[in-house]
Amino acid sequence: MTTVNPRPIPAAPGRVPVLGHLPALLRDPLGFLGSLARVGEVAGVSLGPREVAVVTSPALVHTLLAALSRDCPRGSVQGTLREAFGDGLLMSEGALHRERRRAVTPAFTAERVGSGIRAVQEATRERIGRWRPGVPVDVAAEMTGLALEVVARALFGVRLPEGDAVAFQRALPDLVKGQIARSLCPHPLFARLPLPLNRRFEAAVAVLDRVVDRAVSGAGGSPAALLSAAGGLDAPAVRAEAISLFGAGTETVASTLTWLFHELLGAPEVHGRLLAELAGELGDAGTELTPEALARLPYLRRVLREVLRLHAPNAFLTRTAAVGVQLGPYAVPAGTELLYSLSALHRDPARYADPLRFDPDRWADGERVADPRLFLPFGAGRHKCVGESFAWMELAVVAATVLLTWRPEPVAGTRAREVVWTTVQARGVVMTVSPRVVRTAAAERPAGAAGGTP
Ligand code: HEM
Repeated sequence: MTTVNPRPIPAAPGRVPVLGHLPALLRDPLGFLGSLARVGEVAGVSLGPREVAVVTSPALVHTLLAALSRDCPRGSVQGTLREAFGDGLLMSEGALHRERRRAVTPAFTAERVGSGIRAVQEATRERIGRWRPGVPVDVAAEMTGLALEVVARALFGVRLPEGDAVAFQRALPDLVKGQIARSLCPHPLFARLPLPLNRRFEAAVAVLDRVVDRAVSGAGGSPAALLSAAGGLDAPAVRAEAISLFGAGTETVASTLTWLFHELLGAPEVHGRLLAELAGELGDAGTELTPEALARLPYLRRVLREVLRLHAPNAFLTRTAAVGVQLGPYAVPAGTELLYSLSALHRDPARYADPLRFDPDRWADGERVADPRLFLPFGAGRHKCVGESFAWMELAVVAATVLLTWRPEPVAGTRAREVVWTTVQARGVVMTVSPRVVRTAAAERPAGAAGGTP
């Protein structure tokens, strides 16, 4: 909407001297960002040294990402990654981004995503084949390891040594903390200060570089699927894209899967309905999944969509107004840093009744309800997630394979909590498992007996 006299962006109340709204943000990040919708569709906040404008309405976030994408390129959160890793798809803008996007998109055609199903199913079977009845499973750690293995196998055709997977997982928190600190204090001198935070950030960058280098060079010499798809890229460009895919495709998927199991543990009725659909349509865990089989699982799709609504992984993303623009009724001056939280957007009580309740049936009307301008877990516009269809496939294959093999059970005395960095992570999700028994026409037998699973 273009207004003749655009208004200035209203300032959020509650600013304290020097730190501004930083204490409120750190105390309860998503609660604070969600509360800003009451201030306006865009609200001005001060985060210590930085003034930023938070976009609180999904429709205006969509406008920012799609209609204003040229005038409002990526902001400081991704900028710190560019400094660390170079110009991958996840970090680049303009002509370079278009060139990279053209090169990487062929790795995610429907045909390629379909042919990745096998790798995802195999990686899942191997990992959950190591679980034992009654032994607690640290769900976040397992899902991170699995998501990493999936990117390596399905997109690069390599298996990661276990040590690399562990090193990668350990490095991620230091990377993210450094990234946040650098985006709050973007002065180049800050990054050079000999602070433990900076040292740990550099060490994490080195670990990620090493793991990705090994994956790209093909470890055992197998040709990387991505390399052949992105034939036009030189070696440093392929490496930067590999960093983008490992970076963007691991933690997002792992946290979504962790939240999925957390929600199912607390919702036996949803779990039961989901299992009935999976057993009815797929049989047992030994079945080889296909795109056609996955398309017959509407309730699973609804459950996953609800997990992505309630736990959209991207807590903070930014854009910068390169020129003065009008966003809805507001005038946004050139140079303004615009922040939006996909996680907070989908918890707005004005749009979702009882927003913190996990309720897959709110999607019962199907795609119509999932208006792409209002439901944005994969973003929108030119930077919309290039791996979206791969991600839907991966989530569905992992969920079906786990649930048809094992019956997850809650562990008394454990409590899941939300930890917000640049993504919304699930900590403390622990479950035990017992073998799922599937009724077949012939007999009762443990699920997955034909597929090499327990
Ligand atoms: C639940 C899973 C996932 C979610 C919620 C998710 C979400 C997102 C979002 C919100 C963006 C846009 C960021 C922005 O606007 O700045 C994005 C971009 C991206 N995602 Fe995903 N993602 C997921 C999985 C994946 C996977 C599996 C891959 C690849 C293996 C991937 C690769 C990328 C890349 C490369 C970009 C940058 C695209 C560009 O700028 O052109 N993502 N993702």
